[in-house]
Amino acid sequence: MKESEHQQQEETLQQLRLKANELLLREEWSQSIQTYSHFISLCQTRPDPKHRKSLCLAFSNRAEARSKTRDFDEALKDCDEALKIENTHLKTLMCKGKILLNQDRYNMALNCFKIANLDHPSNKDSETLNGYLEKCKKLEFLSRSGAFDISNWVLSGFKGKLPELAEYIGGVEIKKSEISGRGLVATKNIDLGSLLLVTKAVATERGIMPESKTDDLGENAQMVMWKNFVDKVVESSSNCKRTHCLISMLSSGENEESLEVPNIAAFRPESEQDFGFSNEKIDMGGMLNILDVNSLVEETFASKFSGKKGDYHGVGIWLLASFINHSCNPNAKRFHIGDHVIVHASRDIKEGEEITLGYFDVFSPLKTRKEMAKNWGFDCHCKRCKFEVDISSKHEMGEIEMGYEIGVDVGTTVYKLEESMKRWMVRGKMKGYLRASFWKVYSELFVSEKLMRKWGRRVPTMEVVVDSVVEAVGGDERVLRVVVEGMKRNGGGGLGEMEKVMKLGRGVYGKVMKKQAMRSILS
Ligand SMILES: C[S@@+](CC[C@H](N)C(=O)[O-])C[C@H]1O[C@@H](n2cnc3c(N)ncnc32)[C@H](O)[C@@H]1O
Repeated sequence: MKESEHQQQEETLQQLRLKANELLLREEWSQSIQTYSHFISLCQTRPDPKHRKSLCLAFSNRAEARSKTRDFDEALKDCDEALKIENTHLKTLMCKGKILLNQDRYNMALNCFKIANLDHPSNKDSETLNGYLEKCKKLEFLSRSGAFDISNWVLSGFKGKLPELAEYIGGVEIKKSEISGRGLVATKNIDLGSLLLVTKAVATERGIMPESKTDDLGENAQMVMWKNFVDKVVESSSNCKRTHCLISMLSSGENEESLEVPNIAAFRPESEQDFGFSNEKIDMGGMLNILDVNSLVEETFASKFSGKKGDYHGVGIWLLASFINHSCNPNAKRFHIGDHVIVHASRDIKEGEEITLGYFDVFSPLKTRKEMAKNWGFDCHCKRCKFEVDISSKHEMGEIEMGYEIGVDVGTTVYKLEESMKRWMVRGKMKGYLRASFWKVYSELFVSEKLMRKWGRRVPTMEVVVDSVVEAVGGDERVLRVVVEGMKRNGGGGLGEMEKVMKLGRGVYGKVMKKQAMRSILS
């Protein structure tokens, strides 16, 4: 190359570098990515050892800009290019560590921060670096042990910093389900309240929704929220091959029996194994079907505890949780904190048993549940539905249901149902199923001193009803509230009663909340 040409190229490179840096400082991410790309390709067409340092920095800066646009796959590739040139480049190690941490790959992130710390022990960012090191260690421990504790947050009235949560998979695997398609199945005996999984959303969208969702304003708000949510999922999926592949494994509601059963290890963010992820594109129609079948409405912890939903609504998609089927006698519960969903056992679960959630309110009568399942796009064939379909052919059952619908007094409904169950010789869990279906009237009766004075001797005690309901369909905040009120009426209850309430609470809120926090919200 002639001297003048060489000089001109040097000038062009210098200008591109300055321009790209300026764009980066101005946070004009796309433009700066373009300019760094130009700089990098020029450097690579005519390699010159004296450009190594600037090339390393260009890759590093492009990685930063790409991570800001959430293009994490490409950003990580850039980090690796920069580290090939200078394997302890501080800025790149920090950038790579932060991306990996964001992707919940704690060990790999920890490794980056460790190298950075070893090679640059007294850099100006050492405090930040130490912060990241500690965070990675803590999350890695939580992810391995499942030792989450949200008690301080609960005790603070759900205010302040959200509790630290990490990806966690308990004793479960994905298997063919007897209910439909694939499901999550317990790999060991799991006791009440134990964690089953904690996982972060691919995307969420939240907003304040007007009270009525049926008028124009409400419908419009709902549509805008859904559109924003779909856009976010599409963006996450196109920016990360792994996310794209995992989403493509989810059910679109059709031909579930022919769907492949993926290895649960594929859902561990840290796993580097190649699970044969296909590159199959998901068209927009397919994506909408998948989101329709698998998206969940957030059940925030605070709303669960207070029983009030308010105007605040959130929707999201959580990959592994999408494999959990519905049952009207579920054995698990979920709640959401920040972007995480936490699923715990709401009853004792035996090895080999399928983990199930109530997609909708299972404390409602068969007819209402059938309508809700229809809205979800399926016909529920769980044990409880089968039993209740049989019973509903009985004449008295029709009368009881009718009475319930038109609001016959609650004592009469409970009395009639209990007497009918005796005649039909309904036993064990089946009693709990029917009592859960009519929980609304049972709870109204148990909390009213006046009604209990009238009906108390003719119907089973609250303890008997609660035990059978919880055994059949698991605990619920509403059951817990009735029990706590009953205990208060009886002057606070003894140790045994308190122990029972705590057990019920463990089923409702899980073991992530320790005794002191549970006591505080119950009192
Ligand atoms: C979130 S997915 C659950 C996992 C799904 N079975 C799979 O193979 O990926 C929800 C879909 O599973 C099916 N499903 C879940 N619970 C069911 C039930 N109790 N009865 C029938 N189908 C059910 C329905 O097709 C529903 O739309």
